[in-house]
Amino acid sequence: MQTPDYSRFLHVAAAVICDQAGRILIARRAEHRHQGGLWEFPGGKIEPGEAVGSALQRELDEELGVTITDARPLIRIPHDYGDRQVLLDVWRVDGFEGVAHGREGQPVAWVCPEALSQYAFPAANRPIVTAAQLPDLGLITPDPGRPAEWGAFLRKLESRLNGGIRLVQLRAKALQPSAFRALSEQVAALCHRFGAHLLLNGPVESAEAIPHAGVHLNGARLRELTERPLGPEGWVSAACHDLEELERALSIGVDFVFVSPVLPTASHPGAPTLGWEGLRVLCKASRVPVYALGGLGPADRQRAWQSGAQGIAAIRALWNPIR
Ligand SMILES: Nc1nc2c([nH]c(=O)n2[C@@H]2O[C@H](COP(=O)(O)OP(=O)(O)OP(=O)(O)O)[C@@H](O)[C@H]2O)c(=O)[nH]1
Ligand SMILES: [Mg+2]
Repeated sequence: MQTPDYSRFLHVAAAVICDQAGRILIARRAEHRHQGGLWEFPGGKIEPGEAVGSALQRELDEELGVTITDARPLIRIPHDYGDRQVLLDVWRVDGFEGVAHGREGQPVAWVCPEALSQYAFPAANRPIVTAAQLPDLGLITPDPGRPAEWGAFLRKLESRLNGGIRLVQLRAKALQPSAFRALSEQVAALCHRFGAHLLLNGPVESAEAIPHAGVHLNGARLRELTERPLGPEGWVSAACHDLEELERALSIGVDFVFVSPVLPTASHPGAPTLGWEGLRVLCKASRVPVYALGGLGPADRQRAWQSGAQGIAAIRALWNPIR
């Protein structure tokens, strides 16, 4: 797989604007325009020589009358509409001044992230909706141990959810399918109570059809599959270590990926790593959100965002955070 060249694509800056209540601003495109009548994230074409951040600032002023005070890159999506190729450079805006209103007469709405799925967006926007719904930290659980140890495991998980974790990957390699299913049901109920997203990484035939849970595909499972294992409701993520695995994950339609190892880990000292540059290359080639994994913690978020990632995922640093 080659790293793609987007120099001929129409470069567009767009914003996932969040208010203090966590709602996101969307606007409806006028009927006569490209992808007319559909909802969009505000933004527009970047002018020749203009920096993405400046273009975003200009577009949000022109379209909504707001000034950005806090923003960061969220995701870049190349998309071919047939009549037009666009490269959507999407930023997350967490601070702005002014009262957002449709300055070009377009309807605007503040909606909670989960409700975004009910609106009709252009085809390119599906990964933007996913990125807007996903947090920037993903907890991967350590081994849950034997059933006698699950009580302590669930209490610890609850404390992490209380601490603000909103994405959990239940990783349990050693459990039999029936035990994995029993634990998954308890973890799913706990995560649902906190409005947290859950991915099941274990004997997967038993994990399907657990309410409020998606599936995570490890390397072996990804290689076996030729199509997406769940319907459109549950999220599907995959582990990727190189461009080939990323391409495979994208071709079966996963919603997002975990890319590793970015830095050396205590569990695999001396093993080869991607480094920040390797992460950047994989993020550039991805059309879906990327979690950076391997030797990282919350303090590495900025670096991960600058490399094109959604955020970081971790076992140790999020299960036993340093206070
Ligand atoms: N702003 C925006 N554009 C999007 C989104 N999704 C998407 O495919 N696009 C495409 O990106 C392209 C540029 O967007 P735009 O029409 O907002 O550009 P603009 O504000 O500069 O408009 P103008 O040329 O009428 O002044 C369009 O082809 C549009 O269909 C989205 O969520 N937001
Ligand atoms: Mg626009």
